[in-house]
Amino acid sequence: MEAASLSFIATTHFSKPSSTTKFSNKIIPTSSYYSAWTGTTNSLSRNSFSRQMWGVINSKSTIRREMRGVFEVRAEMFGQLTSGLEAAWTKLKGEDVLTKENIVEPMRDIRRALLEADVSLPVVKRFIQSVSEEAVGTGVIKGVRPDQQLVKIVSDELVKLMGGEVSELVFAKSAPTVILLAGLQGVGKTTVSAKLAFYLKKQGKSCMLIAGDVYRPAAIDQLVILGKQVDVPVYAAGTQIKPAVIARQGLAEARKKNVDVVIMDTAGRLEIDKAMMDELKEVKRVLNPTEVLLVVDAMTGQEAAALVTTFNVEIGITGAILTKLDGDSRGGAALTVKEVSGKPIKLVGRGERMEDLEPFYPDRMAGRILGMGDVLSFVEKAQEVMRQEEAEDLQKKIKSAKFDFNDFLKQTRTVAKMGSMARVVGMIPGMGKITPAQIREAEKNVKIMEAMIEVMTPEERENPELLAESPPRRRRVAQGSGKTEQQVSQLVAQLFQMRVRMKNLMGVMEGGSLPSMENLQEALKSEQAPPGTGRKKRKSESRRQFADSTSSRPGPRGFGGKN
Ligand SMILES: Nc1nc2c(ncn2[C@@H]2O[C@H](COP(=O)(O)OP(=O)(O)OP(=O)(O)O)[C@@H](O)[C@H]2O)c(=O)[nH]1
Repeated sequence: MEAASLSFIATTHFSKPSSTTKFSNKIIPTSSYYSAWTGTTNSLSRNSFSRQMWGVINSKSTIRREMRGVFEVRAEMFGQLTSGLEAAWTKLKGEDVLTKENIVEPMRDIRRALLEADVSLPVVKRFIQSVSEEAVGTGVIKGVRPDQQLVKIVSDELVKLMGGEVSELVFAKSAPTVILLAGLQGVGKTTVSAKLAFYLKKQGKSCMLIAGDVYRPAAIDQLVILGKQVDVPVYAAGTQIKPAVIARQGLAEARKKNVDVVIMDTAGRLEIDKAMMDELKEVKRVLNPTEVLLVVDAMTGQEAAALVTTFNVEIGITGAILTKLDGDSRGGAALTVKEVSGKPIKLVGRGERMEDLEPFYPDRMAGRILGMGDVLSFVEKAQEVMRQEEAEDLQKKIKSAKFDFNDFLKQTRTVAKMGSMARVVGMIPGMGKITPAQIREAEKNVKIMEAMIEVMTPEERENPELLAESPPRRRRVAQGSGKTEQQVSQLVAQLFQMRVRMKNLMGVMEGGSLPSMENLQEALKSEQAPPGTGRKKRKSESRRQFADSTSSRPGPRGFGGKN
């Protein structure tokens, strides 16, 4: 697979569709590498979550009996959403394949389940659209039932909705890293301040807390007590000083103590008012924090997402901390914060204990919502098997120089599925030399090629020779795609050039294991003629290849020239 895809990308996306194509030596690894980069973590099963919760309950023996009932319900996290989605899968039992028609009912169930989970309507609409497109666009995966396939698609889309990957806390290059916490009253800021210090301490960072909630005297005492509990110093200056002054003094103290991370707790309000925002802005100016995190209560559902947006517009935040997830049975906040505000949920609070703070893992969260970890891993394995079979097929085609326009289109779409090319390129070490302009150009080229391939007949896609031999066919494709005849000729020429290059690359890669970047680049370089002679050499090579692969056919007369 690597061999085929590497050469595919190297020979298409960074080369012009021209008969005088200058191939770049840049190589982009594709799907298998990609899955390694974006590798997902296994989701926590509902059982293990329940076990965790029981641990909490057992540790508080005095209230154990009363709390059991409560936690039993809580352990069935997002239960309502989970069972709402289950209705969707059952509608597909007995179907052979996902179609536009048979997903209508399941989509209605998914929509209802999300709305009941307090996900906002525009988000639900976008979600349903992506899932539907993906569902009818995905081919059958051998051995996988349509309902299982839909579970996987919904899971992937849920992960995307929640931001895809875990969003790590950012630390300042030179200490101290300053984290400013903001939020409404009672959302759990003070508790989170201490929890966060405890969390970072476990990572080996020294911390200091600043008590900036001057309006609720108990908040200062609360922070001092919690600070003692987690063994982290607390800077407190009473309630008679302005928060911005406390911030300055606290920061100076932290610098003196060579503390790694400073966390400032601030006052909350019942309403978002101007005075509160101005005060926060002032504190932010004084601290120049690395992270400004809005603490939001998960139980407020989609309201949490709206708040994150408001705070971001007003003061500029870097992310959110979602608290009381243990008490949220619907899931609307977790599902919408990123999508609505564009800001990631960085951490989640799942209880009142100091250790109940953890990073927000979108994939684990999706796994918990669906509660179908086994189905997800089964579909992933089946997809992998199918990818391997397709790869072997492609490899055979390349070896026999039969790579055609269908393969070309499939590979292009695989790359497109991997996300924006710019993103893919950005992830590859050593790929810094490709400029954004080159990437934009490559993406544009791919679109032009796709348009032309889409109007080819099935026979032409399978036998590019038909196009090479027939000016009228090329003319028809040009007219149908709105491109010039020259562009069509160039595309056909490029396919033959690719056959040569890919076959060469396969030669380099024989021996089984993955080739080094250098070998691959060499293989491509060896294809490049010295400046000034490139056109002639490449043309003759592709023609020779063309003749090899179609010995029973006449050569591509007039090909690339006047039509
Ligand atoms: N169940 C649960 N309770 C939490 C969580 N986080 C905080 N709490 C509780 O929520 C209540 C309010 O927390 P505080 O930390 O005092 O909230 P605050 O935002 O500082 O409040 P103000 O100072 O009034 O703005 C406390 O009883 C906390 O124990 C959580 O993740 N789960």
